[in-house]
Formats: sequence, C-alpha cells, structure tokens
Amino acid sequence: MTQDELKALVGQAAVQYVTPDSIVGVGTGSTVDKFIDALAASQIRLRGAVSSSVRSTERMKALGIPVLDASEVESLQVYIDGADEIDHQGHMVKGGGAALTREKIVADLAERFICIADESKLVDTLGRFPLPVEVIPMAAAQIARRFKAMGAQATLREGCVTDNSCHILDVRGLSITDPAAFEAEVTQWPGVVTVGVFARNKASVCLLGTSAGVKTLTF
Ligand SMILES: O=C(CO)[C@H](O)[C@H](O)COP(=O)(O)O
Repeated sequence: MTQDELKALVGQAAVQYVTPDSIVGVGTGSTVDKFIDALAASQIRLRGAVSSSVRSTERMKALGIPVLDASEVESLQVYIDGADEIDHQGHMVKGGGAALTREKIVADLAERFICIADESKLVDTLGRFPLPVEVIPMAAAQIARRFKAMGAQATLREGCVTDNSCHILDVRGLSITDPAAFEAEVTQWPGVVTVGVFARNKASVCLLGTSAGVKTLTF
C-alpha cells in the first residue's frame, strides 16, 4: 500500500471514535484531510467540530461540517489528529504543517487524543523529524542560539507565517529521551509560543496504518 492509502485507511478508521451529536476536535494535515472526507461521507450528525487550522476549517465548511470556535466549547470527548512522529508511549512530534499551537490548544480541551498515522511515523525516540517550534519573530535568533548550546541546529522555515502571525524554527540533531521534561523546559523560554513535542497532551490511542491493516496502540 502507498503512504497515501495508509493515511486513507486510518482516516476512515478514526470515524468510529466520533459519537453522533457530539463536538469533535479536528487536527491538521494530509492524514486529517482523509479523516474529514470520511467523516463527511459517514453522514454522522455532529453538533460541530473545533478546528486547529484555517486549512481544516475551510475543508470542513466546504463539506458541510459545522465549525465552532474553541472558546465556545468547555470540553471535547476526542481530538483526532496526525503526527510527524509518535513513540511507543504516545508522545509525539507535531507541527510539520505549522499548526502546532492551535493543535495543542484544541488537544488540551479533549479527554482523549486519537492519533492517526502511517507506520513510517512510529519511532523509538523522538527527534529524527526536525522539531517544529513556533516562535515570536523577534526571539527567533536567541531561541536558535539556545538550541545550538544544546548541540542542535535550528533553522527558520522559509516563507512560513503561521495562523498566529508567528514563525517556525525547525530543529535538527535532537534526541528527545525525556519528552515531558524537554517540553516543559523549552516551553518556558521567552519567545517560544509552542514547542512541537506533545507530551502533556500525548496520544491516548494511535491508529497506525500498516500494510497488514490498522493497528490500534493504546497508551
Ligand atoms: O502536526 C501536523 C500539522 O501541524 C500534522 O499532524 C503532521 O505534520 C502530520 O501531517 P501529515 O498527516 O500530512 O503527515
């Protein structure tokens, strides 16, 4: 199966986690696009969806899925999103699509994070994928120096302005052996808006697309 077919498989599988008449949290990316398409095709009646990006909002609206603002919602049963990496404990690296801040905000509203990913995303240790960090533009150089002091290399993502009018640093050369401690440390650096390690908001379930079908990992 191609990677695209594996994404479609897990996008479809995630629909079973959506309860009729509920409000669902929806992430961002090519795997989530497959989920949105499958959700629209399922004809499940929803109170609405809370979206993590302009991209997902536009796709859902075009397919007739009502979109609610995060501030209108106190809690969500589930948040469904992809990942750039996921480890065997459910910690993730996210933000390849630059939507990490809103993704973490919506994930934080949810009781359960359902991660949908193809098998190439499963890793033993986070850090192979360049770690996205959303930053206030005037702090980018100082934050890059802090990563350099850790032995890593941060580069500004060319031409990328986030939905929050901020910039993204992509950080190479990390081996994140303690995701919770790493997230807590980097989050408090001045000028960091969001670090793309999701440890506090880690996955509860991962639907992993494999050539043998969908494998369900629970954490
Ligand atoms: O974090 C994300 C966007 O900010 C995505 O979930 C992540 O990049 C995976 O994307 P895709 O499903 O296209 O592989």
